[in-house]
Amino acid sequence: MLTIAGLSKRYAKGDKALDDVSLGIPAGQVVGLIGPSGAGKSTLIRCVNRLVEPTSGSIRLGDTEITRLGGAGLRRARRRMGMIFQEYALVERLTVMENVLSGRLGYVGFWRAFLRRFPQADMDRAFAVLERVGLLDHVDKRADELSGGQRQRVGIARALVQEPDILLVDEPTASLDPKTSRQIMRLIVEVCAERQLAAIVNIHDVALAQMFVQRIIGLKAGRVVFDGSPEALDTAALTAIYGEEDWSRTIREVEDDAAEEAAAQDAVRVLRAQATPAAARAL
Ligand SMILES: Nc1ncnc2c1ncn2[C@@H]1O[C@H](COP(=O)(O)OP(=O)(O)OP(=O)(O)O)[C@@H](O)[C@H]1O
Repeated sequence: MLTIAGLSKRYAKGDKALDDVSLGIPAGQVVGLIGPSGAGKSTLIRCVNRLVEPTSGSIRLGDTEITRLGGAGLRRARRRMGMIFQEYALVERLTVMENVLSGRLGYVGFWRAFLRRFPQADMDRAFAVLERVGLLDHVDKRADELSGGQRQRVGIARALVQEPDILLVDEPTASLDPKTSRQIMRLIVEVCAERQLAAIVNIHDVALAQMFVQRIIGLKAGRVVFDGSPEALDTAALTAIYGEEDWSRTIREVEDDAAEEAAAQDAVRVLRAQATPAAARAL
């Protein structure tokens, strides 16, 4: 459970990037964070992991007050936060397995990590998450040999191997094509449900957010101006977040995408029913 109360951030040379933001995210809930450029989305995510220092307010992860931590306490708290990035942030010349194991660096000592001698339990964890994200056949490939979608799966696996309580996700699909974007969003939502992870997903694509997340928070000029279900995000709400515009196209795209997604899921169900067990697992 993440609880943010009265969070404000004023950068040294700038306006208030966050202005009295309060919200709670229970375990297992995925929140899509939307808003125009400069609304404060990245600042909010970065305050949670303290890459940005809040000016005032409280951020609690479970029973831990994040804003008061320093040194070892902050490092321990960050282990509980899995980060997923737009540009994947992989080490290109390392293998998929090595990239995933880097998610355990917060747990192993420096020399062990330097010599790449991870405990067997960490290897087992890495294999398990790689199986979950569908990359078991690619463990020894270098990251630079993978497609964008596969790279983001590595990014998700690296976050999961930390065994976090929350995922902080920064535009996970911005570099991906529409179909791969949907696969990645579906994977994120599914793993959060399976592992009861809370998640904040900073996402520009409103239609994609509406299709997958359970709750949407709209920021405008550092303030929460919408907090509700994807269905409640109507023209009036979009106008409150982004200003006057013709939203009929965005809303129509949501409907088209949702129909396409439903048809794709139906097709997979039919194929699974007809396939052998091994083939069905691959679908
Ligand atoms: N390091 C910084 N120093 C000063 N001002 C900053 C800094 N980082 C962000 N800001 C300002 O804070 C405000 C919020 O920025 P932020 O990057 O959080 O918005 P955002 O919603 O993530 O935008 P985008 O969608 O374009 O990434 C903006 O006015 C921005 O110019």
